[in-house]
Formats: sequence, C-alpha cells, structure tokens
Amino acid sequence: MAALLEVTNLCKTYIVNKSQNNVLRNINFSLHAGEFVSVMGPSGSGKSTLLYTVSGMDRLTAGEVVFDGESLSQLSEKGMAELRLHKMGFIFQQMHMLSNLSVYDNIILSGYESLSGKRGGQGRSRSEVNQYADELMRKLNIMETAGHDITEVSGGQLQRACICRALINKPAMLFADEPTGALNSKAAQEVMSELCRINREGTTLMVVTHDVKVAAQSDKVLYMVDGNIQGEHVLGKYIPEQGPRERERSLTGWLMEMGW
Ligand SMILES: Nc1ncnc2c1ncn2[C@@H]1O[C@H](COP(=O)(O)OP(=O)(O)OP(=O)(O)O)[C@@H](O)[C@H]1O
Repeated sequence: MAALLEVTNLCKTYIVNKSQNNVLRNINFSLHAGEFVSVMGPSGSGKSTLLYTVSGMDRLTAGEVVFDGESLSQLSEKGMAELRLHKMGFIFQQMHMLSNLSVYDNIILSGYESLSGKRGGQGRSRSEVNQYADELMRKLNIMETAGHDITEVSGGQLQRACICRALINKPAMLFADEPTGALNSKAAQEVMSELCRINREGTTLMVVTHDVKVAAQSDKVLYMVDGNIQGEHVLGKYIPEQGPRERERSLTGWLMEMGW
C-alpha cells in the first residue's frame, strides 16, 4: 500500500540576519493512512518546523514531501492551499479562531470555502456542511457553545471547537501542534480521547507534543534532536480498555535512552 505521507531527505533552512540555520537535516519517514504518529524532542529541535513543512504550511528547502500522491514542491501556492483545504486539517496554536464570528461560524467557515474550491467540496451543499458541523459538535459535546463568542467558552471547549473546525472538510490527515498544551489534565484527556476516536475512524494523525501521556496514545513516536530524527519507538494501536500505564512506562524508558 502506498504511503499517505512520504518524506524523503527533507531539509529546511532559515536565513536570519544573513546567517543560515539548518533546522531540518535530511529527514526521512513515511506514514500510512490511519496511522497516528507523535513527534517529541527537546525545545528547538525542529518539531514544529517539521509539522509546518510536511503539511505545506511552509516551503521546504530541499528533498521531497509527497502527500496522497502529490509532490508539495510541484504545487503552486493556490494548489497547495486547495490541497490543505480539502485533504488536511490543522490544530495549531497560532491559528486562532476569528473573534468576530461565533463558535459555529468559525467551524463552518472553511466548509463553505471548500464548496467553491477547485476540488469540488465533496459535492456537498451548505446545508450538508451545517449538518456535518452539528454532528461534529454533538460528538465533541460542545453543541451548547454554538452561538457563543469564542471568548465565552472554556479552553477545553475552544480546543474541541478547533478540532471540529479542523475536521469539517473530512480531511485525510490531521496535523496538531501541542493540541493539549494549554489545557488542564481533565480537558487534555478529553481532547486526546476525541483525537484517538477520530484516528480509529480512519483519519491519519501527526501530533507534536512534550507530553508522554499524549504520545503514549499514538502508534509510534519519532524523537527529534537538532533537526534529525534520532529514533522511532513503535507502540502499536492504543486500546483504551487496556489503559495507558504500560505504554507510558515503555515510552518513558525509551525517551530516557534517547537523552530526553
Ligand atoms: N519562521 C522562522 N524563521 C526563522 N527561524 C525559525 C522560524 N521558525 C523556527 N525557526 C527556528 O527553527 C528552530 C526550530 O524551531 P521549532 O519551533 O521547529 O522547534 P520545536 O522543536 O518545535 O521547539 P519547541 O518545542 O520549543 O516548540 C529554532 O532554532 C527556531 O528559532
């Protein structure tokens, strides 16, 4: 089976004040449809940059990223925006909700946008987008926040609204940067349960996290050091009934070996 995401010799260099910062150095990995991978590593090792580059939010400097058969460097800005709108979902901390719109309107916005897109918005009508938004909000238990301003909901509710927004176009893959970073442990676990459920339903997940509890729920963990993937730890599919303890213990042991 072909990989959904295939990353080959990926390099990303930033030039700041005429000096060159080689943030990603020859990264290679692939993800199959339905996988859930976490990316861990020290601060500044390039985790967010990796997420941005493989999801087409930022251009790569060298190498190749192929997503669902399309090479990102071959796409124009418009082509890349279309690919992101229709096939990818994002939960990034800096992608704030629009403060002049209600929670509901924030969620449906890119759903409506996709209807006029070149890829056809999966042939849906506006009312079908609305229905899907209702379904997502019900599943994530935030229906009662629909008409609220985004300043009138809790951090956990807002994060669940971000997940609904990211899923509105039924993306093949969801990219998340510290999706539980700003949440208390109860809200974090609720968000993780939702992400795991979405993954079990078939959406591929790539999550950057510093949290062992989050990473222990993924199928495999990549550990980055200084712009390279230093190691990979395979955990297999998380079965909620078995609980996370053993996985957390095994992951923590491996992270220690990695120098975490
Ligand atoms: N837009 C940018 N322009 C210039 N340099 C950047 C840019 N984005 C990131 N960097 C640099 O790239 C390096 C890696 O940053 P990145 O945010 O990817 O690390 P990280 O592993 O996600 O860190 P953290 O865990 O602290 O979020 C850092 O040295 C950072 O300063």
